[in-house]
Amino acid sequence: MDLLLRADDIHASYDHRRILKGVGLSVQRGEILGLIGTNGAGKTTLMGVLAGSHKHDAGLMTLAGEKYGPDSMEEAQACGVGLIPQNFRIDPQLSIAEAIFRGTFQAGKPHHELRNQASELIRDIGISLDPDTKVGTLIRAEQALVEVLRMVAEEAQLVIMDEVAASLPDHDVAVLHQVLRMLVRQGRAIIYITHRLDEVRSIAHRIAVLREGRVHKILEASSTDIDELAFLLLQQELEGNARPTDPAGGDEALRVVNLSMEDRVREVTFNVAKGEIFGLAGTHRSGVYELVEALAGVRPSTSGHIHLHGEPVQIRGVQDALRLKIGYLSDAADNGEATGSIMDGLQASANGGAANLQDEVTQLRGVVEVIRRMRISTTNIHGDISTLSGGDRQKVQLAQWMATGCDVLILSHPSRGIDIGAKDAVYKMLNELSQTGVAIILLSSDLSELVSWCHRIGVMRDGELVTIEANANTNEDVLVHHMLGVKFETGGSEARRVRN
Ligand SMILES: Nc1ncnc2c1ncn2[C@@H]1O[C@H](COP(=O)(O)OP(=O)(O)OP(=O)(O)O)[C@@H](O)[C@H]1O
Repeated sequence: MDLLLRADDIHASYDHRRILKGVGLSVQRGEILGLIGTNGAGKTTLMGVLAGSHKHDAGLMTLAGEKYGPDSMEEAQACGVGLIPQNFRIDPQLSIAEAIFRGTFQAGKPHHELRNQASELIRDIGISLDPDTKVGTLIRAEQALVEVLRMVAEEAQLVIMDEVAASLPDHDVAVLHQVLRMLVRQGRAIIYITHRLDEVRSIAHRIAVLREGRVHKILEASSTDIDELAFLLLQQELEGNARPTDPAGGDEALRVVNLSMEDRVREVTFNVAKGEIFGLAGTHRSGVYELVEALAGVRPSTSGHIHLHGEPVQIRGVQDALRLKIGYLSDAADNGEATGSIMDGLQASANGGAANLQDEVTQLRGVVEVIRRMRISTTNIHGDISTLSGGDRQKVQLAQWMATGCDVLILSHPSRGIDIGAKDAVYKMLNELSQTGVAIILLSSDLSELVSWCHRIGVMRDGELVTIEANANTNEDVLVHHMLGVKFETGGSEARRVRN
């Protein structure tokens, strides 16, 4: 193999807080290097150094044998290093062709030329997308493919992907992986960050484990397993979750009867009991997102009824939902990020929502306990939430929603970006919350999470709720079968499956 990038003894900091403390790694042409690490380990910071968005304090880098140290993302791009960031966002008004060439010297070309070039790129990597389609109509997995195509258009030799597949369902991840394998066969290199250990094992050739600002170990993906990776990350065995096999015994909290939304959701009926964790699964076009948005007042339903605690209610907007004590944590890439200090963000959750009744020392202790429990990496609890890593910001948002005193809490992909060690803590906290009588609706594309966290799981397909499975009687294969309406065989997917 042919060495493309080498980084030696890289140090980097934020406001004098040392984050990277001597990182060393290399990537070969034709290689996918997986990068894993707990929340706050420094993965995004390291990728920022490589891609020119964060200046390192010390250390040396070479790219294709030449000294390398970009001062900006544009400079890195000109050198052939491109980054697809966590929570990337593309202007929904752009056509696919415009999105692919945005930020490149080709962007100013007449549309028909961009269109033809985009068609060629799309054909070359063997997927089915129409270059004239607006980005806003694409599902997340298709947008990820557009970002990958942008990297090809920029002629990136090293493509950095920072948790791009987080919250994509397995069959979409499989398509993305096919495309990435093709890119490296053409001589490019990829650094691939994820919190999903099965995913990193299946896509990467080698896996680097980042711990406390240093590369702790680099392993051949083919000669390691999930348990070893988990142990290297957490320095302890991964705790297995006990499945909530007992049905939730509480009274009915929510009843949805024949709910429809245009042709996207059709006559959906289900109920959720107090204290129940009710999972929802479905592909992006199944109507499952529209269903939770109707319950949260984000989009109006067109017909049907909703009952809360036995009483009929009208939900015409988000304010109605909040007044009825229905909370909703969405997973949209442009989800309003939490702002303010970490202390303020976590106060209510530390004190069970009764912040005013506690003295300052008790409040502080409570916040420190939540930080410890959720494994949030920070040295300054009075610092701004924006100074936390992506996964740690998600934990604060989740803690905030859990403390709002909702009767029904709808969480879309609550563990997105959260490392495997902290997921366990999140599950325990959700479980404790459910035991106080809160009904939790959990939408996730991580089917193993649904199976281990939920009492029952409803599956949507083509706008309909096709089944409700009791936890004790189901598994991931059964859910996939209902989601796709066919038996899905891992690895055999084709590009058009993205459209499912
Ligand atoms: N803008 C910032 N200002 C100050 N500190 C920051 C900033 N961004 C990140 N940090 C700190 O740097 C550390 C590393 O953050 P980074 O985002 O690199 O972690 P990560 O490994 O990518 O985590 P995650 O898995 O949650 O995305 C964190 O402890 C975080 O608090």
